[in-house]
Amino acid sequence: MDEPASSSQTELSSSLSKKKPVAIITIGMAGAGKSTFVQRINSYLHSQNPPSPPYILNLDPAVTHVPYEANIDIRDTVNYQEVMKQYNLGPNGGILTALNLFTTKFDQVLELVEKRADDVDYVILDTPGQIEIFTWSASGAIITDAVASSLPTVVAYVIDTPRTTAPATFMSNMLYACSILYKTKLPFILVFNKTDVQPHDFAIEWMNDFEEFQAALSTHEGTRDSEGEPTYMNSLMNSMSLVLDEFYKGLKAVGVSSVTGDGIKEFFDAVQTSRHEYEKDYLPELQRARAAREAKLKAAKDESMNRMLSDLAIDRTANPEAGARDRWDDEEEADDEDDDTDINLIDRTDDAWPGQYVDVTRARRHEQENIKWPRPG
Ligand SMILES: Nc1nc2c(ncn2[C@@H]2O[C@H](COP(=O)(O)OP(=O)(O)OP(=O)(O)O)[C@@H](O)[C@H]2O)c(=O)[nH]1
Repeated sequence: MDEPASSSQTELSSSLSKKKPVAIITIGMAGAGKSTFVQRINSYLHSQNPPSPPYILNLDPAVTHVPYEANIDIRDTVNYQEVMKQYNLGPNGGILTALNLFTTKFDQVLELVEKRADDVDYVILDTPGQIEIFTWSASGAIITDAVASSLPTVVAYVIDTPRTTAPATFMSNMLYACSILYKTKLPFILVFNKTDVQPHDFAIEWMNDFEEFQAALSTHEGTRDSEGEPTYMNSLMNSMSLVLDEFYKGLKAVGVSSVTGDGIKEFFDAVQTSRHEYEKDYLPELQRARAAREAKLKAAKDESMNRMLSDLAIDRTANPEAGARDRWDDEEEADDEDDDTDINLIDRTDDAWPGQYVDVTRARRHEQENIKWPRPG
């Protein structure tokens, strides 16, 4: 028999059965062309018949100019230069702190996005230029998880194709992409940008056939030492190409030019395939993780309740008189209502009564000093 679905499972499924926009999180190294790419997909969606303007979020607090009009812009909420001054930080610390501050308000951002969910087909997120500020920060993870648990979400990893033609650079880029994929576990599209300058065929060839990559590697400068032997780097990259072969199988790769608009249609085809992937793979996993978290929480609550009840039972047996006095009094409960919030708090601004703060560790270590323990009253 099927188990009844938990409330959050039902909530999640019913929210997805409504028409939901797809969230596209654009990530990429500085200068890869993220903002230009966002503008290109924005104008592509505007040019559809009927036009389908996306909802755009700019999460880069340090960008001076964005080529699109963002619906929500982090710069309207946090001034990263002011953050740098106030917290005495450098530029990267300033950007990271600005993003952290913005993340504390992200529930409100999601509310705004959800309000528009029925009118838009795509929600696009442009991330900070310094990739690690988003991909390796707590706030980046919080934003990604929050978006991915309310909308079908796809990561678009933008790559500067002309700067990726060297095998070593290509491999570093792929390793980075791999780390983001395993961290987010979201459907992932490799977007080889700037194909007007450098077509991306070489990359597809290397991804489809690792021997092609190894052949390119062997002819590349710096892969042999002075005696003609493969260098350590060469051997490492050869082995890594075998590892990455497995990773490439689960990826979609498209070549685009954000300047000419070439390949943008193919990108949206890949987004649609990824949406199905999200619904087929990511969503059940998300529901499973939520159900497991709820079950764990419930088990912990049940256990502490049972422990308390069994303690009470022991007390009642040992002291039946006290047990008889121990009954529920609604009036007393009402009087005590305000006290509940103070239950675990000590207000350290009040004057401490003698012996309120006793250094227990010190007393244990210096028993010979014959410390006098304070007595109540
Ligand atoms: N030729 C060509 N240039 C491009 C393309 N996409 C972006 N560029 C150029 O690449 C440079 C960087 O583009 P941006 O969109 O600012 O890149 P970004 O990744 O947002 O940069 P950061 O904000 O620093 O991370 C700009 O000079 C763009 O004009 C493209 O498809 N073809």
